[in-house]
This record gives sequence, structure tokens and C-alpha cells, in this order.
Amino acid sequence: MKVLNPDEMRRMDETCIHKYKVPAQILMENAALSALSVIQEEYPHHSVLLVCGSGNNGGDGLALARILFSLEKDVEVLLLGNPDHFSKETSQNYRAVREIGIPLSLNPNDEELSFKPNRLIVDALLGIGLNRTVSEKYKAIIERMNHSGAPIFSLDIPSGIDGTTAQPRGISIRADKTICFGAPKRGNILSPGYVYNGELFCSRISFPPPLIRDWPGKTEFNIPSPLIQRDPLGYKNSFGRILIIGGGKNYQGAPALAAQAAYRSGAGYVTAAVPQSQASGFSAHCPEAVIQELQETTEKTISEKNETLLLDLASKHDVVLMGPGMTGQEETVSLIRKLIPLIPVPLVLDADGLNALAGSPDLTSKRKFQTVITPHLGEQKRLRLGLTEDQSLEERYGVICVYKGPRSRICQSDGKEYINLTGNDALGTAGSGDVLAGMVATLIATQESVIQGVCKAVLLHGLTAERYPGARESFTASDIIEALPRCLLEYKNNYNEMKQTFLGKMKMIP
Ligand SMILES: NC(=O)C1=CN([C@@H]2O[C@H](COP(=O)(O)OP(=O)(O)OC[C@H]3O[C@@H](n4cnc5c(N)ncnc54)[C@H](O)[C@@H]3O)[C@@H](O)[C@H]2O)[C@@H](O)CC1
Ligand SMILES: [K+]
Repeated sequence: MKVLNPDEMRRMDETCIHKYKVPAQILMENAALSALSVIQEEYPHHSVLLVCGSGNNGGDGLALARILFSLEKDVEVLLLGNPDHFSKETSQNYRAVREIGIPLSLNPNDEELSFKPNRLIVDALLGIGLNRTVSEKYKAIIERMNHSGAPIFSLDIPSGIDGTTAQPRGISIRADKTICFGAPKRGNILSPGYVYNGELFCSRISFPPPLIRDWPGKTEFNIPSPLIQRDPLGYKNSFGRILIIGGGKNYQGAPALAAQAAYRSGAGYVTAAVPQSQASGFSAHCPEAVIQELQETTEKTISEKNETLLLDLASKHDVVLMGPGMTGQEETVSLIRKLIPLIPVPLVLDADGLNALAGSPDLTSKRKFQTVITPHLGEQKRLRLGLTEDQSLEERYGVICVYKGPRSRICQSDGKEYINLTGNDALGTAGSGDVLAGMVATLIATQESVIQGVCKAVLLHGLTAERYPGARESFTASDIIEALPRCLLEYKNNYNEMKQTFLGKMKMIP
């Protein structure tokens, strides 16, 4: 399923209206009816206060007020704006609400604003037409709604969340539930917007299937797809040979976590190239890994003298992961920068590999084999140095970029983007990224393509956190590795069901 930005959503609405001849009035009515079905299911006994703005989002709210009133619900409307400027559809609903005699305050002053904790608030102030910082007048109302103690149900998107960036524009409604219309917008799905949305519902508001299916949008969910079956006649070298280049003084755990994660996610053979003084410590952490001892700098990090050896070793593996625990030691950084363009297989760069890359996009953009980078927020900022605002990391560095964080995004240089829905805050723990890097390297080697491998690894990594039976506070990187056998099995056996339910992150409403 596609995830749209507000411009695309408007074009989709227009196409539905003009090409498929579904009138705008019907779309608004369907939006209101789908919101009604959520209210009937989730808030069957609540009286309802609808807070409506002057755009079509407000129109949806007015249509919903009309339908609720016809069901003899206790409803009241607060409406902001000048009715002379309403769209045709919003005007029609406004006139109906007035004629029917539904209680309505137009542009209420402070005393007329009354929010009761036990009355459901329907937030229909601002939808995808939000195009600037929330005005002072709206801000005051949003604050009052947020502090009212009442449950809030947002129509289309919580008022104040930017549909493209998912950031609040100054302030935003914090909804308990949100229903998005037609298709989910980026602001419904990405961080931090998805937290403001609360529980998310989606209605197609009768958009014809080809309109949604054939939409040329470039953003979609990272939906589970089947894992490649292991060859029953395979052997260790056919199940993915991974080379991990990492480690430095005080950082032997990072490559060890990556190596364990690689084995637990299916790698047949893992070589760990680490500074010689750390080899024995490494073996204690991951006895399955084959160790390549490397010459060291005086600071016990990987020396530049290993260049030829490492390139030769890389050529004997399917994928290389470089970076975990390598430190920012000058000579080591220089080695990383020499190796990046020359490594003759797909390359995953993480941690110090990314720090060494930052500011030199040509190192990766000219590589003959694909590169995957997995930066967290701090690393993203460093990698952005020297880039213009409209340039993306994936485009400028010529890589697949995994933007790690809540709702990680996996982006290709051609603009295709997959939003991952698995995971939670438990993953914010030291070593979590090292584990992910090991999983990414392995699934790249074992799945049908580099992008498929990356998508599956990110999904699986998030799943381990969701399936953890303990408190999120207690979750560690080792728990991810420990959960992999179960989660991998669940993914293998149930991907189809996971696909149907979108992993429970969004409920489809007729
Ligand atoms: N045919 C369609 O286009 C459909 C649209 N629908 C609804 O229509 C919404 C989009 O409608 P609109 O494009 O009219 O936009 P909105 O209803 O989101 O808001 C536009 C209004 O808000 C004002 N505004 C924008 N930014 C503001 C700010 N920061 N502070 C205060 N006021 C601000 C604008 O001046 C304008 O009056 C969707 O979110 C959805 O709820 C649905 O009815 C489904 C069909
Ligand atoms: K809204």
C-alpha cells in the first residue's frame, strides 16, 4: 500500500472526482460515514463535540455531525472560519447543520469553549491543507483540547501535523485515534506524527481499486515478503559468506554482536577481521566466527597496512560489513576511506564506517557494487554536511540508506522508499545497531536482491523488540540475537498473515 504526501493525496482526490466521476460530495460523505463506524465501535455511548475548521477537513466534521445527529446522538459543533469562504461541499454541510438545528457555535470566544472530560472530541480543524505554522487562534484551541482530558478522535490527520514531514507545525493535537481518508499520508505513519495519531484507521472512501493500486507513488510500507527457502542441499559457503571488518580498543563487542547476529539470521560462514590484540576476546564472544587477525596502530585500532589483505579477503566473501567499533583513529579512518571504493562485493557501512564516509560521497557513489548505509540520527546529520537541502543521502551518496529511528525508512537513490512498521523504543539500546548491521549484511547475501535483504532485515529486527516478553527497559542487543530464532521462524511461517494485518498498525474501515 502506498503512503502519500498531501500533494499526491490532492491529485488522487482530483483523479477520483474527474476521471472516475465520483463527486467530491460523495467522498466527503464516505469520509464521515467511515468515521462514524469507528465512533460506533470505539465510543458507542459518548456524546460528541465536533471542532471544525474552515477547510474540507471541517466539512468532514460537519457531515459527521449531521449523521450523528440523525442517529439521535448528543452532538455539538464548534466551527471556526468564515462560511462565505467554505468550499461547495463544506458549505452544503454547514447549511444542513444549521437548518437541522444542530447546536453550533460559530467562531466561539473563550467562554463559549467548553470541553468536558467525558465527551468525545472529534478533531476536524486542520487536515492536509495545513500549509503554515498553526495560527495563534487555532493554537489556543488545540492546547485546550489536548488538556481537556477528553478522548480525541482526529479526522484524516491530527490538526497541526504536517502531512509530508510528520512534524507538528508549532503544535498539534495528540489524538487517541485517527482515521485517514483515501490513503495514509506520511504524517500518519512517520515519526513523530504517528505517535500523535494514536491508533490509526484508514478508509478508502470508495476510491476505485485501480486508482490506489496503479498510483505511481514512490513511498510504501515495508510489507513482509517471503523469505527465500534454504537449499536442503546447501552447505556453509552457499548460505552467505560475510566478512565483518571492525573492532578497536574498548570496542570489541560491536563486531562480535554483528557476527552473532549474522549467524543467527542465517549466514553460513562469518569472518571477523579484527585488531590482533582483540582476537582472543572476540573468539570468546563468538566462537563460530573465523578470525582474521589484523595489524594494529599504536592505539590498537586497525592499521592501514592491512589494505591489500582486506581487499583480498573481501573478494572471497559475498558481502562486507565495515565499521562497527573501528573508532575515529586517523590512520584507521584513512584505511576505511581507501577501502570503500575498492571493496569488490556489496558493502554495508555502519558506525565508524559512516563517520569516515561523511563529507565524501564520491567514495560510495562511484562503487561498482551496491552500498548500504545504516545511519542513526546523529550519523545522518554528519553525512548531510555539504549537501543542499533538497539532496537526499541515498541520492548524493548513491546508496541504499536505512534512516534508523522510530519508523525506520529504507530509501533507494531512485526515490523509492519503504517505511518500516515494526519495532519500538526497546530498540534504543547500545549494540542494537551493530546487530542490525550484521542482519542486513546476511540477508543481502541470502535474499533475492540487496533491497529485499535490507527490507527484510529491518522488519525482522523490529519484530524482535515487539515479541520481547519482558519490560522494554530490560531489552538489550543480546536479546535481539536471542529472539532471532523464534522471530525468523514466525516471519517465515506467517509473513502472509503479517502482510494482511499490516502488523496491526493500521485498521482498514470500509
Ligand atoms: N475531495 C477531497 O479533496 C476530500 C478531502 N477530504 C478532507 O479535506 C481535507 C483537506 O481539505 P482542505 O484542502 O480544504 O484543507 P484543510 O481542511 O486541511 O484546511 C484548510 C484551511 O485551513 C487553513 N489553514 C491552513 N494552515 C493553517 C494554519 N497553520 N493555521 C490556521 N489555519 C490554517 C487554510 O487557510 C484553509 O482555510 C482532508 O484532510 C480531508 O479531511 C475528505 O473530505 C475526502 C475528500
Ligand atoms: K484533523
